[in-house]
Amino acid sequence: MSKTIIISNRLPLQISIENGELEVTPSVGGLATGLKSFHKDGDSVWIGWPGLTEEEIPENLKENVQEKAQAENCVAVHLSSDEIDGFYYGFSNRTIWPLFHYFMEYTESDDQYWRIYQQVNQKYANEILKHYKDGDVIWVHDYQLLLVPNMIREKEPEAVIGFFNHIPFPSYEVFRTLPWRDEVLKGVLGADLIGFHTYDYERHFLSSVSRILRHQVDFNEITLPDRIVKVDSFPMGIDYKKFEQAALNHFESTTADQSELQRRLDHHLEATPDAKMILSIDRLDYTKGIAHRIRAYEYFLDKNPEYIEKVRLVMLAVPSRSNVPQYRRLKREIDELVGRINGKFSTVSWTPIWYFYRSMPFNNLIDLYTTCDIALLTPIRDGMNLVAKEYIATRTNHTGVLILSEMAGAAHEMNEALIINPNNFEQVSEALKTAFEMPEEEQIERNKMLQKRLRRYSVEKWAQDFMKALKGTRENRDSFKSIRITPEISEEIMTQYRNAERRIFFIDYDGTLVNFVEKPENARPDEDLKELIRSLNADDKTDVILISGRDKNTLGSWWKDVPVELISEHGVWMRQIDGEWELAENVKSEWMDAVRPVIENFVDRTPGTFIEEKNYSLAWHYRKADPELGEIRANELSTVLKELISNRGLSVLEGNKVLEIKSSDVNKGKASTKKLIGKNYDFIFAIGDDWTDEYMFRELPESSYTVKVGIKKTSARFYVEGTPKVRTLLEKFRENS
Ligand SMILES: O=P(O)(O)OC[C@H]1O[C@H](O[C@H]2O[C@H](CO)[C@@H](O)[C@H](O)[C@H]2O)[C@H](O)[C@@H](O)[C@@H]1O
Ligand SMILES: O=c1ccn([C@@H]2O[C@H](COP(=O)(O)OP(=O)(O)O)[C@@H](O)[C@H]2O)c(=O)[nH]1
Ligand SMILES: [Mg+2]
Repeated sequence: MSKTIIISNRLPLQISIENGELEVTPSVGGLATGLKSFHKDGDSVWIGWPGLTEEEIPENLKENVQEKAQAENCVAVHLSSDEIDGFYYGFSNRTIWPLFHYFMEYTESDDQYWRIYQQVNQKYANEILKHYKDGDVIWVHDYQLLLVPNMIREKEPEAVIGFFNHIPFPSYEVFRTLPWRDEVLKGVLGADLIGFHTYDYERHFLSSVSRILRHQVDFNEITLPDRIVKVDSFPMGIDYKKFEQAALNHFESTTADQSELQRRLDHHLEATPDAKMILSIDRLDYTKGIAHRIRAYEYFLDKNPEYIEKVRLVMLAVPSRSNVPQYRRLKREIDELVGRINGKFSTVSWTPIWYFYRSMPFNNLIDLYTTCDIALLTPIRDGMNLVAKEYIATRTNHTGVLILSEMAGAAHEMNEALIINPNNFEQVSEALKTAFEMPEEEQIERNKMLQKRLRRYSVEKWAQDFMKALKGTRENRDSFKSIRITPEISEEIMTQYRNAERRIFFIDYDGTLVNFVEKPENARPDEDLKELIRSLNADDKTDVILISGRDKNTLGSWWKDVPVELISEHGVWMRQIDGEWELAENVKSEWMDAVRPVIENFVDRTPGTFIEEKNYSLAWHYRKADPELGEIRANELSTVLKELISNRGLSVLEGNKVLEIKSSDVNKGKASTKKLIGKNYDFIFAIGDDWTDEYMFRELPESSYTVKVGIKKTSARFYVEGTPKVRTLLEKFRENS
């Protein structure tokens, strides 16, 4: 039976050693807490790190660690302390984490970290491959494992692989500063589906892919030579019922069942019944804006002294990544801030901040969520922030006010909260005041709407949606209209070829025989290619025609010494084997003088674009332009041109990053079918990569072998993945001649 393989840096269970015995505790952090319920209910195995380095686990307990993991359908990946230093504390949390959260000044570029990051990613990938069977679905999580998708793809080309990024994806201007940006993008693109929490992260990623790797991006699909990768946003939810039920149980519990924490909270409530409690919970992380929050709170108390003794900030900061210097520094800063503010405002019976630096068990979190009237969450950047969602889910009587930073992914779905900019103390202070004064009916109204949404889009639904979309990519792959040329199909075609008496080949040039290059004039054929075409054409039964949109001079000079027929400019000119060119279509060129200045204007306004002049057509290339600007300008130009050329017998062809204006009567369909007249070809083969080649695919007889290069919508019967595959196929024909 097929299963889901979940893989993340950290397992949902953490192993520690207490008095020589293994102890298992749940992991802290949104990824583990969120995904746990999906794992629990499904048929999945979860691969990850159990939280101790190899050196920390005594030999005699190693087996036990694996047993403890297995008991929860998990597999422990053991990492040495050097690996943890370079991979986890190093590249993950000193390079990617700060960069992706826009803390560029904290971002380190260290070759050694990068080397170990690659090595550990490979270790995780190998572990997956050990467990992978055909039909399994692989779901890779987060920024620690960016290279894993492609590492799996290399070994298992047919695998269905999903990747979810739990943290922000920064804008291209920030991401481009990473020295290993190409490798990182290529790593992630091994996946079939890439998920983010918000549309902003998604579009930042797409923009980086199109600008850095120059892949074609259409809406949310990336076209690679051999695959299409889908990118989408899936805002992660929480296990709503679990939090709701825990809150209901909490209210029903008797005094005897109460936790020590709850007793102390109640004690304060009784002593100052009209005072309100503000809650903040996060890992101690500089992205969470904890220091900002304390300062904003100070600003609030300074400005509104009437709230002294009427308010208490209950602040839980969970220790995190304390081997990274910035986290240690932040710890000191917060200790000092809390000390200073408590010193400044405390009275005999009251302290403004109650500070805990530790993690708390689930029940205590519920105590805090249900007791505090306000939640103040002010991250400077946060992928999602599940605490915000958990707080709302536990408010079973619908009261309570959430103040949430607009920089948290969660803010996109939680509009009914008081949304603030964490850098604006005035606004935070105002929000606190609004929260204190908010009538209960309004609180209830806002929370009911939030709850309705959170209940519906739970973590379960999130995982289902992602999985459904992931499996959908596979179905899409299978349902491609054209058929991939497998070795078996290639054999069949060869049999037909051998048995045929008269054969003809129509072969496109750019994107088919050679790859695209930045300057079209540099795409010369190499000697092997010339030899291949020469020998294919040497067979008496075979006619080879290179059919291209290029101008006759370039094409003619490149194929000067090769006896092969050429069709240039989509069919305007034809060169016989003996080298003589003749005009095949009676086309005009006077229109060019009117159209050229319009295109020139676009060239001036769109850096990187240029005009290619052919005898009977004009082409505007935008391959080197900024991809987004290029698409916008191409749309504009196409509209302008269509208006300009109406009734002139011209048409605008939209090719691969090129617009071409030419006579409507000229296209590769007409040019190729003309070559069939009066000949009894019993084997017709046509291959091309572009929109303009579709004319051949549509107009040649149905029995023709029409082949598209690359995975795109097409009328061709077959496809091959890229130019290297084209050569392999043509070489096969040569062998069968
Ligand atoms: O594993 P750690 O280094 O201890 O860190 C804990 C987790 O922190 C990050 O959580 C993110 O995922 C949450 C759920 O999607 C999201 O709400 C939050 O905004 C993110 O910061 C990290 O992405 C995880 O990999 C860590 O395990
Ligand atoms: O002592 C604690 C404090 C917090 N959490 C959990 O840690 C997660 C924090 O996730 P969030 O998305 O808010 O931030 P992250 O830490 O992942 O950046 C939430 O599910 C909390 O319930 C926990 O398990 N123990
Ligand atoms: Mg082409």
